Amino acid sequence: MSSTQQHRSGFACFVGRPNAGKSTLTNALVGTKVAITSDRPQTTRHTVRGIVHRPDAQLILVDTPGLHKPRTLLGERLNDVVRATWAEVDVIGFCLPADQKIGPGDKFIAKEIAAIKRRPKVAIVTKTDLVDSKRLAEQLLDVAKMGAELGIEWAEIIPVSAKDGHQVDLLVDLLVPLLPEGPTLYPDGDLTDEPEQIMVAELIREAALEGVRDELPHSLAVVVEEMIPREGRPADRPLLDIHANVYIERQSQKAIVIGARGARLKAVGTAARQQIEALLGTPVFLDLHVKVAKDWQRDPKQLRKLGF
Ligand SMILES: Nc1nc2c(ncn2[C@@H]2O[C@H](COP(=O)(O)OP(=O)(O)OP(=O)(O)O)[C@@H](O)[C@H]2O)c(=O)[nH]1
Repeated sequence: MSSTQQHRSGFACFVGRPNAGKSTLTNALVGTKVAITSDRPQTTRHTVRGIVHRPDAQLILVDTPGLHKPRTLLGERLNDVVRATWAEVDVIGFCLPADQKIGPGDKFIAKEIAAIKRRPKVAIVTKTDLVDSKRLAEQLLDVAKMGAELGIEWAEIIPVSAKDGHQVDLLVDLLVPLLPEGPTLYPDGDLTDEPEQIMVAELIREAALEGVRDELPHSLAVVVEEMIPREGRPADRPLLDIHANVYIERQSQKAIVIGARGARLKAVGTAARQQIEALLGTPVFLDLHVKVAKDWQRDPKQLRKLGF
């Protein structure tokens, strides 16, 4: 960093409809798998997704679930959280996949961000590896046109591919000047400030939803009750006991999560444990219980208990 160049730091969030590539892009920028790629209501509790450290800047990526048509109390609260997050960040990155024409879902979000004034907005055309240059050019023009129609002044329009890394560094170069001048906000080496318990809960939730997303789209929450090192273990062979509850809304969903003779829950436990061990770098004993929290999406008390 030269003496004439000020250090910058601030927050950016990637918005866009489900599957736009927000999480994958976050991972590509941060360089480690901290954001988990899927659409989960639990993301509301913990906003910092990853931190890009550079000598001249610190870019903190916060993540929100997508805005959607609220059908439940949870849905309404999520939308409020999303809007509040958008208004607080320094830069909004609007992700639009190159391989899909701009649709009503994108426009819905675009209108929302148009209403947020005084925040620079960058249009990010994602997944460029999936299209040819003609299609990409078309999409870039459409994005510019939509901005003009809705009164959004894009600070930049940039095509990227998180998959092959194309222009990912350039994206950071473009985002950094849009951040305010400021000191390093998080110590170097921090990728995310999410408490471990929440990340562990996410890994379990991810495993529990694997393959049954259609049947249990938003009816599953995970709460880690405790994480304690097992007593009496030799220093070179530690074991971490993790007790977690998987909450579902209805008794009938129990069979889906647990599977025939518990086979599915066992597989979920194994998959989650491996991920958790990789995350924490320590052997883990994972104890999972499935509980019914009836209609938790509609009940304010249950929502609070689950952290919303
Ligand atoms: N080919 C290609 N696929 C991508 C790229 N980025 C993301 N994807 C894929 O697109 C799908 C959605 O990506 P996510 O990063 O989960 O999208 P998201 O916007 O975070 O999705 P939600 O969490 O549902 O809001 C995944 O299957 C990714 O592997 C990319 O640059 N190229």
